[in-house]
Amino acid sequence: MSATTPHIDVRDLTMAYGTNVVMRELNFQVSRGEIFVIMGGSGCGKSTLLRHMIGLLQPASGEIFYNGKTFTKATAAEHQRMLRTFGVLYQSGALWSSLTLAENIATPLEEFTDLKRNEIADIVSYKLSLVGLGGFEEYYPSEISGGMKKRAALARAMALDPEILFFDEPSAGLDPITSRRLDELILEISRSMNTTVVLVTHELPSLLGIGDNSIFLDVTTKRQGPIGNPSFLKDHSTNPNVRKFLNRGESPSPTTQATPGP
Ligand SMILES: Nc1ncnc2c1ncn2[C@@H]1O[C@H](COP(=O)(O)OP(=O)(O)OP(=O)(O)O)[C@@H](O)[C@H]1O
Repeated sequence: MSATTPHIDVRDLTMAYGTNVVMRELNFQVSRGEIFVIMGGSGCGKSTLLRHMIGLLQPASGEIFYNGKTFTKATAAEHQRMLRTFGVLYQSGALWSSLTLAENIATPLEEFTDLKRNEIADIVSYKLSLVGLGGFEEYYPSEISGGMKKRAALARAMALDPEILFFDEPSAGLDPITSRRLDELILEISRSMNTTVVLVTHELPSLLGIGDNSIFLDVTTKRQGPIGNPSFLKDHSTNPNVRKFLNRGESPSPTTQATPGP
């Protein structure tokens, strides 16, 4: 792996459910430490793409590489090893309701490491403090707010020190202020730990606020639209569909600029 090898490399990925093609021939790369947003209108295939990237769905064709190694065609053992480098936070942020927060976060550590009880307890407390929940170890999910549940789920996703964090609509069901705090936390974690983040969202404040780079899935063509910094695309993209999406349905003319953009 050279210094220029992308952390994630998606090549010619076509996704389908049976004969129903969702997106054709996606090609994009994600650099290490970047916050990469998958965006597009409802039903364009954002969650489907995320599920391909974490191995829950197999491509109709094409391949996904991590650190230059194939994920799609990896051996079972290699596939498992790669999965261990991923942390995933689903829309529901599902925590086990019968377990305390500490037990929730300890579970992946008990399952996948040989760490001793006291070492696990230390890691659990550290991860909870990272997400602002230090002292809440013995609380049950039903005893905390929606925003706190998302943060606890984030602590669990980070339990095994993932290289990549995948988020599927993390702000779903949160009020704007709580949602913004979650964005700030995602940004802080990504920057301080150099964790690559892949974020599915259609929340404009979120994707414009923290996205370093993005891909627009165009439901009208079933192909990818522009790739680039979302704030840049909002004002400068020559693609009317992405400008419309990023400007809440309006499609203002692109702002002229010195160099040609995506
Ligand atoms: N399990 C499934 N079986 C068959 N078709 C599916 C399945 N899941 C999703 N689809 C279809 O695939 C397309 C893409 O769905 P997907 O959920 O990936 O879109 P999305 O961009 O994440 O949507 P949203 O923003 O509304 O969550 C849709 O037409 C959807 O109906």
